[in-house]
Amino acid sequence: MNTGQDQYILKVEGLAVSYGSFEAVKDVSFNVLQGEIFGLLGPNGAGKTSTLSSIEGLVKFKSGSIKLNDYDVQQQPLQAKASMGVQLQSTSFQAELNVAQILQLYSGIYGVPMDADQIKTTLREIGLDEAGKKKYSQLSGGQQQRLSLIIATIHNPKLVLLDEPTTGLDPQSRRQLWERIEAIKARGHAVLLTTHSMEEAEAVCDRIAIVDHGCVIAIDTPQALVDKHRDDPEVIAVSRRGKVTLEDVFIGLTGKAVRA
Ligand SMILES: Nc1ncnc2c1ncn2[C@@H]1O[C@H](COP(=O)(O)OP(=O)(O)OP(=O)(O)O)[C@@H](O)[C@H]1O
Repeated sequence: MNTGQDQYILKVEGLAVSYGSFEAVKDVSFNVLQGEIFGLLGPNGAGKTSTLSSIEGLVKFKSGSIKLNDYDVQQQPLQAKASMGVQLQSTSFQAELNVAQILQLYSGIYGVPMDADQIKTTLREIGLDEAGKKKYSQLSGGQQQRLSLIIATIHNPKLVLLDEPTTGLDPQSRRQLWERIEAIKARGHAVLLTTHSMEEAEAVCDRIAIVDHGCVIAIDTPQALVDKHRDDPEVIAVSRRGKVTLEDVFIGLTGKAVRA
């Protein structure tokens, strides 16, 4: 851990990712501080998942540097991976195992084995005690999200990476997931999430970065971004009913065109 004034957990500098000759990420830099929930927002294809995948070690990036808990993700991948918990856009688990067995398996893999009582307690905490004998594929979307989030955080990681964690959830499940994300922050850990929901960004993120065409075009708190851009002509032009929202700022900065 660095000991500077700003205790960052994650430092991404000048990240560039290419797939063949296509530059998906051109210049992405941001820091995530200890105890912070940081959101990556951007239109479809902006480069959010590619950025997350680079941090997770799933994509080899072309240039730039990523340090997680002071470990360089390319030079010290094992230490970096041990410091993070990952929930992918579509996490799936072993089809033949039931929920309790999945929890047992992953707690063992992460080096924090749980006995039967601990598994029961954990499943009760996430409202899956009745579903312990079900297969993952038999769970509802909200139940799947709750299980994959608990597994992503089972080893108490410094940084939790969530790729569109609440997509497809009903309002109740979404609120519950926000509370779980805030509980991770309350333990002093950091969360980096991607989202298309401005409501989510305003509700849970301390700071956000807006990414477009592979570059970061704005970073700040949601409120500061609204305050800073409320008089921009492009923002006023897309605002509705005389009120400037974060979505107006987002569209004002990234344009109205629908991305391919
Ligand atoms: N494995 C790949 N091979 C080739 N191109 C890819 C690959 N993965 C992503 N891309 C392209 O890179 C660009 C960025 O994709 P990425 O998934 O990072 O964007 P995103 O911001 O997460 O988008 P979304 O909001 O739609 O999930 C897109 O144009 C996408 O088609």
